[in-house]
Amino acid sequence: MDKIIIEGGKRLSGTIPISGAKNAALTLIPCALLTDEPLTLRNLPRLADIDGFQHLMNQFGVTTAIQGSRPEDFGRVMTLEATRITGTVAPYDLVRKMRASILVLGPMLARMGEATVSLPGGCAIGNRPIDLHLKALEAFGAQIELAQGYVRAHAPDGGLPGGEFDFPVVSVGATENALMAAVLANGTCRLRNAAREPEIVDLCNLLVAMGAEIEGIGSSELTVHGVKRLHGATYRVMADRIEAGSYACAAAITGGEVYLDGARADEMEATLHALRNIGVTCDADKKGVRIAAEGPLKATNLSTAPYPGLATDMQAQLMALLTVAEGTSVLTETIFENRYMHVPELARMGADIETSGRTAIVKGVPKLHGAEVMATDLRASMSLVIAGLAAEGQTQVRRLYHLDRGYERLEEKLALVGAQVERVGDD
Ligand SMILES: CC(=O)N[C@H]1[C@@H](OP(=O)(O)OP(=O)(O)OC[C@H]2O[C@@H](n3ccc(=O)[nH]c3=O)[C@H](O)[C@@H]2O)O[C@H](CO)[C@@H](O)[C@@H]1O
Ligand SMILES: C=C(OP(=O)(O)O)C(=O)O
Repeated sequence: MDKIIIEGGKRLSGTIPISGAKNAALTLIPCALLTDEPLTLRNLPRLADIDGFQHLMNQFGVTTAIQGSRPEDFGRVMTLEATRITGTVAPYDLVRKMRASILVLGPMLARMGEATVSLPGGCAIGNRPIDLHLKALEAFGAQIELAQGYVRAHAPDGGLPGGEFDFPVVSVGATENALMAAVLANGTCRLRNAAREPEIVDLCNLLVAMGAEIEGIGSSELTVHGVKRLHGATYRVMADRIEAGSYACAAAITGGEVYLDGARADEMEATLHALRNIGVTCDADKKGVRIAAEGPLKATNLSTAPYPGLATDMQAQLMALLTVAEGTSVLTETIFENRYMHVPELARMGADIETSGRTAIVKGVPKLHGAEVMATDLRASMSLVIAGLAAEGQTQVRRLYHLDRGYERLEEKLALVGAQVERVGDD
């Protein structure tokens, strides 16, 4: 297994290109199931999860072709064509490795009138139930059965009649599944307290480009008037606001200055607000965001929340930054019950963090020191890399498959701005 070796203490300076967003791409790809015409997605990141989803789509008989870009370029173009769908089952083995596979349930049901998807089960950051995905589909008229670890969804002959669903808690995944099911319904579907993350807006924009009729895009009430058929489209995946926020933390912890090329400040306000409170300068222009950490880093209190609140996917990286800020910070994780797996690993590098339930108290220390650490999940992995960039001496981060799910060519991007970081085979 590979590991990343970081020699800490190098100030980052320069430009980092921001890739297409994993969490948008993983909900745009299954939209190909909604039409028999080609769907072309541009600016797809090169990530293990994208390859995994491509493989899943191939299992349903969807043809996929990657075109264009050279290996040295960031971003890829993929054309997916679901002319004839030959299977409607997403098996456990694929769903287990890639939780986003659950997002085929809605579009497959809408197009084929049936879908069978393995239940994803728990994962390192928490329980991650899918009851709201199922309840929303039921509210639109689907029949759902659970058997042998699989969800089986059926639509009445002639398609989903439509209906209304009020989310008791905001769910990104359930909003996505419900939207993809609703666009081909016979009637109107309404979602209240829907998620309004930028990735949901990206999904709505693609669906509209394919001919869907959606009102309320960007708000928490979405109304979808079902249409008979959708057509193909060519669409550019939005920039990855979490990747951008992660590199902002990386630059800040080294006292550096970087330009996040392609980042959209309006989609990452809560992260930029947190960074400013920590004492980091963030200046946006039309093409990206400049991050500069000139003075000392200061403690701050943070609480994760659905958009427009602070993304849970930024909690671990901001915590890494706060380990060396002056003073005591209190972090509250409200989305997932077990998203502090990075804490014991950061402690191995000298961080002073105490957790109690959903709260973490971070007392800033003057210096971190390099250590061998183990990545436990995607954003936890990035927090260890960020800590390693500032630590005295060498840090070795092991179990890189998490990072490879979500950060396109991490070592190359960090090297572009002067980090001393390399990936080596483990022995
Ligand atoms: C609101 C939120 O921040 N969602 C995050 C969540 O999306 P993801 O789609 O994975 O999770 P949800 O948004 O669905 O979950 C939000 C909350 O709702 C609960 N829930 C969800 C579905 C369900 O059927 N029943 C239920 O009770 C979850 O346990 C969680 O507490 O993880 C992703 C990966 O880290 C992040 O990119 C998303 O920003
Ligand atoms: C946990 C994440 O992703 P996934 O839902 O794909 O596990 C993430 O993007 O931080």
